[in-house]
Amino acid sequence: MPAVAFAQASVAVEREDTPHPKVLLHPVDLRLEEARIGIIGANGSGKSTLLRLVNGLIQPTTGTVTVDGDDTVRAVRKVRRNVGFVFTDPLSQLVMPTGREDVELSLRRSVRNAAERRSQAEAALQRLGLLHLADQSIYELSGGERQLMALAAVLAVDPKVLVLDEPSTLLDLRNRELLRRTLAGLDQQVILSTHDLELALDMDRVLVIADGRVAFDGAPAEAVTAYRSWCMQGLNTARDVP
Ligand SMILES: Nc1ncnc2c1ncn2[C@@H]1O[C@H](COP(=O)(O)OP(=O)(O)OP(=O)(O)O)[C@@H](O)[C@H]1O
Repeated sequence: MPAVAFAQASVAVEREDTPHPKVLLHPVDLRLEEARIGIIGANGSGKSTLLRLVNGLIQPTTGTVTVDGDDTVRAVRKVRRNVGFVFTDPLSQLVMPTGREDVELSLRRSVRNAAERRSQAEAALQRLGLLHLADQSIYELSGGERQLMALAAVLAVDPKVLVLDEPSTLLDLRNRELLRRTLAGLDQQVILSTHDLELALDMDRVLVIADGRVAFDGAPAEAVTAYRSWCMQGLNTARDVP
């Protein structure tokens, strides 16, 4: 598996109202080499921030992030060729009128021959059971169908690392199961954030993020137990506040 390495990587943003920047991710050292890595944590804890560092969508304020030794700032083009990113909101990713065109667009660089491109796009759509929706307007698909379509477009180019930001939020039970099976069957490294604790339990390693820090890093079942217990503590504390 590729190695995604964070070396004292942090993210902070300037604020207008105060001279103190807002820290979204405190400096962290991580080496992610397992095939399946999950990231869980409360809303606003920093999961997407961490994921976006992996393909250079955002740059670290301090430290470095590398993918197989390639720096996500200095070698951002190479990193983006190797790291596919699936956004939570598929409409921020799907740019073409139909799914077929979007998947073919993803393949435009790697597959020059139009007939070959069409056949590879169909295979990618077929894999996620989307071929019958290939020519329907993106805007006439359900949220879940769009989410799977965005995944198909990224998977079509066969990236070494697949990063998914909350991939199951819009999916019904059947499609969540399809997603879990699809992810389980992939050859590439998968790094995903999720609020779906069942999906988190499928992973090899799970990080729990709290207030921009890695609060737990280890076995999925222990990570989920720790996260549940912190959530309950937080709720009880909130109830005690007059
Ligand atoms: N560009 C930005 N400027 C200022 N604050 C930001 C910016 N981007 C994110 N934040 C803040 O950083 C924090 C972490 O955001 P992030 O999107 O990483 O959280 P998350 O764990 O993915 O949350 P969720 O589960 O709700 O998707 C949040 O408080 C968010 O409001």
